[in-house]
Amino acid sequence: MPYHMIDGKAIAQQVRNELKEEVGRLKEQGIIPGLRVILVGTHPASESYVRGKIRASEEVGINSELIRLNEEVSEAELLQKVTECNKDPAVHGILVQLPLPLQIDTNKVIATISPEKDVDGFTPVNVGNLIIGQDAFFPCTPYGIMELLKRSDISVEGKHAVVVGRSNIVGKPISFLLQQANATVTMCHSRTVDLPFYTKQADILIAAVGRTEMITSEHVKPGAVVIDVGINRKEDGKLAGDVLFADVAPLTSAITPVPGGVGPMTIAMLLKNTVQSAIRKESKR
Ligand SMILES: Nc1nc(=O)c2c([nH]1)NC[C@@H]1CN(c3ccc(C(=O)N[C@@H](CCC(=O)O)C(=O)O)cc3)C=[N+]21
Repeated sequence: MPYHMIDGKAIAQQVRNELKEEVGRLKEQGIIPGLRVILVGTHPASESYVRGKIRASEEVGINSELIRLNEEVSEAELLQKVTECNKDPAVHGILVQLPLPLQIDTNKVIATISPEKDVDGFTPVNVGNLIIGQDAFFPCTPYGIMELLKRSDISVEGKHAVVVGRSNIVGKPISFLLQQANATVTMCHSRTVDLPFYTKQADILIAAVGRTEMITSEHVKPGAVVIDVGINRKEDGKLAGDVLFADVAPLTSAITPVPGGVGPMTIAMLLKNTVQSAIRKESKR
């Protein structure tokens, strides 16, 4: 059966093009969206993600700045940096790249980010507002998945969505967004007994476990839509998802690849949140 490959790279480009136009209009009103990315240490994967974020924000005309802190930075110093960004009127979005070194309490850092500038959607206020269906910044990966589905004409209403993974960044928020879009949602995780029993019932399967290629044909119902959130580095250096693509794809009606699926959308939605934050703030003036 032929399946549709969801082209996250192309859809992300489309989102960025729209944002570029929007930023152009804002500039005519004297508004320049500003993003600060705080990177602690020099972890190679983090370096590469952060470069992608900065490059993409420059492409759409967002004023972006990378703030580098030493791996040994104290929690107090990092909190001080966040507070400075909270106060800076030129800053509309703050992103503290995760993971952080062990001497730092990640939850404390996240809770310090002003919810109005929390373009990652990680603060307790934004998480709470998402769950009660109020206006909020949605975390970029789940937001990107919803946008991929929408722009691929995949309807969610009444479908059975099965989410594998319960992280704060992906599994939990995507479950609530899908439910808000009127899907019936099942949440599975590492302790789920007989995972295939659940995943085989999915019309829409979201794989966000962080285990290389663990979702195989035995997990998937024919005709399902499969969204692969995994970004795993294999021993040969190649990127792989949580889904064994060659095995699963022929069964599906649509599937996202890795790379080129959810990843580029994550960055596009970060930019969208940043532009939205600038619009919100300036409309309050
Ligand atoms: N505060 C915070 N916010 C984040 O959003 C955040 C974070 N910390 N920490 C790390 C994860 C990971 N993440 C990715 C974003 C884009 C790609 C991406 O664009 N991937 C490309 C491939 C990139 C490559 O080749 O390495 C793709 O899938 O096609 C991947 C991963 C954001 N994260």
